[in-house]
Amino acid sequence: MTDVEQMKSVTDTLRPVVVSGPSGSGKSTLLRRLFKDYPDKFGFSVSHTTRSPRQGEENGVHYHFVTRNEFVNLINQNKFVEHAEFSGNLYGTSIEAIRSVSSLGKICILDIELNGVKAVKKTDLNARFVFIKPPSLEALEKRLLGRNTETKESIQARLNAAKEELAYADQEGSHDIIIVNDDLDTAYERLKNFIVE
Ligand SMILES: Nc1ncnc2c1ncn2[C@@H]1O[C@H](COP(=O)(O)OP(=O)(O)OP(=O)(O)O)[C@@H](O)[C@H]1O
Repeated sequence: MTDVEQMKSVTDTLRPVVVSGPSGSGKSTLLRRLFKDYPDKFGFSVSHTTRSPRQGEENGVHYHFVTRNEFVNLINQNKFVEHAEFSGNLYGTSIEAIRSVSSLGKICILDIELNGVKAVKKTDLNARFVFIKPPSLEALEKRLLGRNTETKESIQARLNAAKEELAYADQEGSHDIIIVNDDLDTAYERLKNFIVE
């Protein structure tokens, strides 16, 4: 391999990986296992927030702490792939935060929803896209019920969102790989092979 080829292959293996899929499809379950099996391979992007730092939290390590004004300016400059407001505070994932994970020699894994996926596609992050698909909507509903974390209304909202995500995933070229999470071990092997091997 020439130096240039070698560099390219290193950059290729460190491309950020975007994992998406309907709520309840099993993203957290699969990723938890991956991080446990490969504790040093992955890095997490440091989010921005407008909330105040808690004791022991360090700027740039736990979060990038910014004022609401600064945050809004970053939104206007299209610096975020995803941002949202929770209990009065803004939180967001910046393109730069994702990029800096690769520059530290780690793979950045992003567990984000459909709008985030579309936003990452518009950047030059050169990410790879994985879709975790439930075996069926019925199975998805069962898992959401089984998780015991949702109300009836929130399950319905998640199922409605799932239909939209599944329709998007059906479009040619929307993802690099679609993994049906039916049998957990099989799905995990596919995910592992795609991301790491
Ligand atoms: N292959 C599988 N077979 C059966 N149950 C599964 C499987 N994968 C995950 N589950 C279960 O389904 C539920 C939903 O999984 P999980 O919480 O990982 O979904 P998620 O995609 O991360 O959801 P959210 O986006 O809401 O965080 C959990 O209770 C989990 O234990």
